[in-house]
Amino acid sequence: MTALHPSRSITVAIEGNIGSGKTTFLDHFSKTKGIEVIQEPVDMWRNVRGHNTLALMYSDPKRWSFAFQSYVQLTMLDIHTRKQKSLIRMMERSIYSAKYCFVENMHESGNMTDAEYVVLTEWFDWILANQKVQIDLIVYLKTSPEVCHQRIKQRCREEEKAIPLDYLQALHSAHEDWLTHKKFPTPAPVLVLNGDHNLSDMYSVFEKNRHKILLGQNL
Ligand SMILES: Cc1cc2cn([C@H]3C[C@H](O)[C@@H](CO)O3)c(=O)nc2[nH]1
Repeated sequence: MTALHPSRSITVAIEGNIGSGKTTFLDHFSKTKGIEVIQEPVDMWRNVRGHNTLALMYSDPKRWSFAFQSYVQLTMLDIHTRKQKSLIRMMERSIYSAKYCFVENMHESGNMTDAEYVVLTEWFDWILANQKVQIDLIVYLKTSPEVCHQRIKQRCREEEKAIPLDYLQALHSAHEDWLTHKKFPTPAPVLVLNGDHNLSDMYSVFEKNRHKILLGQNL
């Protein structure tokens, strides 16, 4: 199946909660010619010159959220500024969800001090003012926290095995605040897909929306 060709190179960001179905989405579209898929650099977060900052953050969020999100912001900037290999780039999350969902949530939940929050915000504001961070479409996989929680337990990623439902509910609210209620700017149109379906129904949701996704428009 070839990709519909947009008139210029486009970047699609897949956003959603932990366990919302982003990897399934990316795996599905990675089979299409002309699409460059970039997954979240989780392995970089797990090994920063020998330090597993992801595990540190989950083990002691008050102590490590700032350091972890600071590195996440750098790795996402690195991805945004890489030369695009294909007409269509699909990336898992973005520097925007890093700030508007995860950093916001960590600050609101008291795992990040005001001083840490403003330092990350200064970096974020400077990046947006001085770097080219292009996104043409946000695909928001809107999945209920309960469904996410079940999927996380089934896939059992080591660092995530103790994630409580209320953390997923807080992250769901953070995504809703940003992408539905527009509490923060959205850098591109938002295409909302219901992520609660079972796997085979998800494929038909993806195919039903293929043309919108590959043209980078929420027609
Ligand atoms: C942009 C961004 C992605 C991201 C992921 N995570 C966590 C959630 C998952 O457990 C794991 C992989 O997505 O990393 C985070 O805490 N902060 C993040 N910020």
